[in-house]
Amino acid sequence: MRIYGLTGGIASGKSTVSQMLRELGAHVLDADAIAREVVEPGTLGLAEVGARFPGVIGPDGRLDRAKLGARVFADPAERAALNALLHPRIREAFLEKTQALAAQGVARVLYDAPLLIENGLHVGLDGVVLVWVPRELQKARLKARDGLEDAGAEARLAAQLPLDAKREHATWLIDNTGDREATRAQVQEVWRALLARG
Ligand SMILES: CC(C)(COP(=O)(O)OP(=O)(O)OC[C@H]1O[C@@H](n2cnc3c(N)ncnc32)[C@H](O)[C@@H]1O)[C@@H](O)C(=O)NCCC(=O)NCCS
Ligand SMILES: Nc1ncnc2c1ncn2[C@@H]1O[C@H](COP(=O)(O)OP(=O)(O)OP(=O)(O)O)[C@@H](O)[C@H]1O
Repeated sequence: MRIYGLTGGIASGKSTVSQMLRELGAHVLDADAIAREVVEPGTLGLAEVGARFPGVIGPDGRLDRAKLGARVFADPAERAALNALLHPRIREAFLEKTQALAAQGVARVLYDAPLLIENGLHVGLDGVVLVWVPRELQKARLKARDGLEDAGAEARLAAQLPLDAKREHATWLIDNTGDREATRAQVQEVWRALLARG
């Protein structure tokens, strides 16, 4: 089975592109969704996060994501601690899901992961699709989507490699500056290229 990375940065348009790829028949595994699964109530992941970050489990027993986000995006050391707890679990769940798809005979899978390149996971993949936008547009879409002030948006952007630095690792670049139809045309082209590779 071929494994491709689908990456970008926060609010660059990965979910938008991954939805378009799914509509074309692609299998896409979503790292943000897996990151939620590994801290579902009752998991060891949630217990470990609760022990390391007191006060982040709400009265309903669920992770208070806004509270944890405020802590880890404000402080690189706290973020590194969370990453150390969760990234191995996310990686393991990704491998399990990939193996299950391979066993079903699926020919190719895309791994939609914002930190693919930061974590060195792009190495050894069959190719990388990068969803790129200029930084100012990325920030504007992030602020609009998440209702963030400038400082909050800057803190989140600073937690990732700039999109311009990710370009050198991209096999295919999707420029999501234009409207959704302009992006869809590029997605269709990339999908044809993936199919042509077998
Ligand atoms: C801090 C948390 C609780 C905030 O949750 P929230 O619901 O507000 O955001 P969500 O999970 O939807 O993430 C939104 C975006 O933030 C960015 N982001 C998330 N975690 C990180 C991180 N550790 N470092 C840099 N950027 C991150 C990504 O671009 C992601 O797409 C959550 O993001 C988390 O558990 N992060 C650690 C796990 C992780 O690294 N996830 C990223 C994919 S592997
Ligand atoms: N081509 C576009 N034109 C206008 N708005 C767009 C376009 N693509 C995405 N958006 C909007 O920009 C925001 C970010 O897009 P999206 O959620 O797909 O990004 P993402 O990379 O998956 O973000 P994250 O990693 O933070 O979850 C959303 O509000 C989305 O509706």
